[in-house]
Amino acid sequence: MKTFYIIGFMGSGKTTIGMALARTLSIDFVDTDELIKIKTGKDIKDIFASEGEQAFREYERDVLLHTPARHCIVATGGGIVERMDNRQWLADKRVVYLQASWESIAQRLKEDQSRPIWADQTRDKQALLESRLSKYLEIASYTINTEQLSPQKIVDQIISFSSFNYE
Ligand SMILES: Nc1ncnc2c1ncn2[C@@H]1O[C@H](COP(=O)(O)OP(=O)(O)OP(=O)(O)O)[C@@H](O)[C@H]1O
Ligand SMILES: O=C(O)C1=C[C@@H](O)[C@@H](O)[C@H](O)C1
Ligand SMILES: [Mg+2]
Repeated sequence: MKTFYIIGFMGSGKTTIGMALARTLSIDFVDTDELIKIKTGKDIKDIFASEGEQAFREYERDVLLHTPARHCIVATGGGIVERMDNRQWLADKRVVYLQASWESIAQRLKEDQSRPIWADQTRDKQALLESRLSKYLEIASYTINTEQLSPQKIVDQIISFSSFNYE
């Protein structure tokens, strides 16, 4: 089975659904945000604060390129589509886009302080979501509107869409 990449904005459920999907299929799960934490020994917030977003994007690019080509579910960071070279690299992969409205995302992340861009009062997150929409759609093999769906239903949809024929 070729590796599946899960993309979408912060709070769209990439980590939650990716973990559940991998567990259901009994295959490995990796999360690019976690790989960056392991690689640097730092929290994402610390990387943004001490090295800046561009340095974070370089780490993100590097870990993305080293993800296994087969038998794995990869949850990406919400900003993975910011770089054109990442979009080009993902374009011929199996990519599931988890879509969620601004209202749902804001509701899901209302207490969250761990995501530096989300916590940054100077950033317009709604405009960021709008600017990324076309980038997610550009590389998605399959798009799921997650609005009214539980994580388990989303996992079921991904499995039925892909049929996981292990080629
Ligand atoms: N389908 C869903 N319905 C309701 N809540 C959800 C759903 N999917 C995820 N959530 C909740 O939204 C929050 C964010 O989910 P998660 O961490 O999986 O997002 P993410 O896409 O990985 O975000 P990031 O890009 O920042 O890593 C969690 O509290 C999770 O339980
Ligand atoms: O949307 C983004 O740019 C981000 C999403 C998170 O997954 C992390 O990768 C980081 O907080 C940046
Ligand atoms: Mg995540």
